[in-house]
Amino acid sequence: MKLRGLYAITDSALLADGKLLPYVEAALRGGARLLQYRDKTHDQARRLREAEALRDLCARYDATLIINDDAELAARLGVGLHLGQEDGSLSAARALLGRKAVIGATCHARLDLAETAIAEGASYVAFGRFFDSMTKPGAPGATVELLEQTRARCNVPICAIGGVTLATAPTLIANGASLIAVIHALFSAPSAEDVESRARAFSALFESA
Ligand SMILES: Cc1ncc(COP(=O)(O)OP(=O)(O)O)c(N)n1
Ligand SMILES: Cc1nc(C(=O)O)sc1CCOP(=O)(O)O
Ligand SMILES: [Mg+2]
Repeated sequence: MKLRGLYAITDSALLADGKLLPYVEAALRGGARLLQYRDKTHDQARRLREAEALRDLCARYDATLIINDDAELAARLGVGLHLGQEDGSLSAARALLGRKAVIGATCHARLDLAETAIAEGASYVAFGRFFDSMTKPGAPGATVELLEQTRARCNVPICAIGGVTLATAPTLIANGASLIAVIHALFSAPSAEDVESRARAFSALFESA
């Protein structure tokens, strides 16, 4: 499976009040190729229910579901996983989820973290934040030079995250990002129709690149 295109990430605040499934479906209709379930609560029953519903939706659109932080939930559903530097062992997650699972790793703004993640079995490496992020204001800053360096040295898809908008995504794609991970610029839309058209516009950037 090709890891390229729009990578939509859910947000509990933006997708409250029954918006999770309709807004995610709109993003998938608009062409999102990966969908990350990012839920920071500890309500395990609701997390399981929502993740199962998202897995079924992603299957209908031939998109890949990634669970943030929670290797056990990813294993239970047989889907992908994203791990940050504080979220547990990548090698252990690879052993748990198997060879084919998509596993991503947060590498902040550091090439050495990317090289380690790749050695431990990461399917893609994620750098960020690139721009001011409404969702995670304090994240360390990454640069387009880092994308170029990583592309020259590493052979896995590169994901760019953090404050990415329709205006800023083209530079990232031109400099080597094959996945653009977006929360606010996608899911802050006032309606599902707007989410779909934003997703379509992000996805179109990859056709012209
Ligand atoms: C695609 C992608 N990139 C980076 C992150 C951030 O992961 P992490 O540093 O573990 O922070 P949280 O998202 O868990 O708050 C991500 N989730 N997805
Ligand atoms: C979850 C996350 N991780 C980041 C990192 O830099 O690792 S930035 C970020 C938030 C991304 O959301 P938005 O598109 O709203 O800025
Ligand atoms: Mg994390």
